[in-house]
Amino acid sequence: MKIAELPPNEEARIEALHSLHILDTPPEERFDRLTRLARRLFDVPIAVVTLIDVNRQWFKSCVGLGDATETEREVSFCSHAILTDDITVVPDATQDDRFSGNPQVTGEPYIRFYAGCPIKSESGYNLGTLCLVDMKPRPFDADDRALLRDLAAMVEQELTAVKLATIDDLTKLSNRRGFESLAQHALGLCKRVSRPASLLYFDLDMFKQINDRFGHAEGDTALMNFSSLLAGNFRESDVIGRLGGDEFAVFLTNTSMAEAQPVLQHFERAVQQFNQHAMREYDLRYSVGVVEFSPAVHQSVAELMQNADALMYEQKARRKAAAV
Ligand SMILES: Nc1nc2c(ncn2[C@@H]2O[C@H](COP(=O)(O)OP(=O)(O)OP(=O)(O)O)[C@@H](O)[C@H]2O)c(=O)[nH]1
Repeated sequence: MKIAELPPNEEARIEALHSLHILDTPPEERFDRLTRLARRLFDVPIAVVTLIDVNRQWFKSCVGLGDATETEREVSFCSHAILTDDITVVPDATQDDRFSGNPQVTGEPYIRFYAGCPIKSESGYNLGTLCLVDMKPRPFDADDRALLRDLAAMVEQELTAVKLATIDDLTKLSNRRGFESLAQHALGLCKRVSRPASLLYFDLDMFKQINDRFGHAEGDTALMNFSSLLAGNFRESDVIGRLGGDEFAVFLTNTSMAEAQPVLQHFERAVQQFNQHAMREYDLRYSVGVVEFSPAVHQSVAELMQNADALMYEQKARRKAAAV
């Protein structure tokens, strides 16, 4: 086994890492969604966002490795991967001098395949990686590399998300800016692997009345409850955002319009159940527009959102007309 040398800019790199105040913070859904998406897209058992600290590699998000939160830096594959800006691919660790004697290769979890893409700070330092691990050797072609790079860019975006104000304070979902940007990345991934994608655009019905009758604080509670219902009932790898006021959107990866319908019905049942159990003097109700991405019609997520917003509005207008 070879222990990785230190990067030439190690001191400044560590300073950039520590300035993020992210080490030892609790797991966050926005990173976990990305590692789960990586695991799903590449069909690997383990996907991790690691950050290389002075003496350890610490996991910001880790799927498939049990409860582990860090390892010693000396045994980490990623301490090698941050030495280059390129993606590091180890098709079979038993055949690689750097890793064949590594305790993670000779013992649990018996790593064979590794691919790690550096995650950069805004100032350009390699802070860690988004990496994929498998217990059996496997190839990794140019398309795989491009896909992993796209996903690593999403992780980088999340790292700077708070600074760029892409999170909605009230609900902790992505705000409009964060949603649009993450969904644009996710759409790029779907296009690359020729999978469908759909967007759901929600607007609460008669939300103003909740504010007017029960107060702004109750209005806030209603928005948070609706956010939790969205977060709890869509797939873990979907992108969810609060676009502003009482408007929300969900970007469904790998989902056609037809496949989105049962998902939406499932959500509707969850909202009905919530309303039955909440015992409030009002119900959460919404109108929704559903659009499947079509390269002939939509140039961007923004256009997809406009399209879905218009459909949502049509549904709302029909309901209002029916209620009169
Ligand atoms: N409590 C609370 N209210 C908000 C927040 N942001 C926006 N609002 C209120 O949300 C309301 C949204 O207005 P509308 O979309 O016209 O409300 P609506 O009653 O759902 O109307 P329809 O969609 O036509 O059914 C406005 O009264 C805003 O003041 C927030 O963060 N908290």
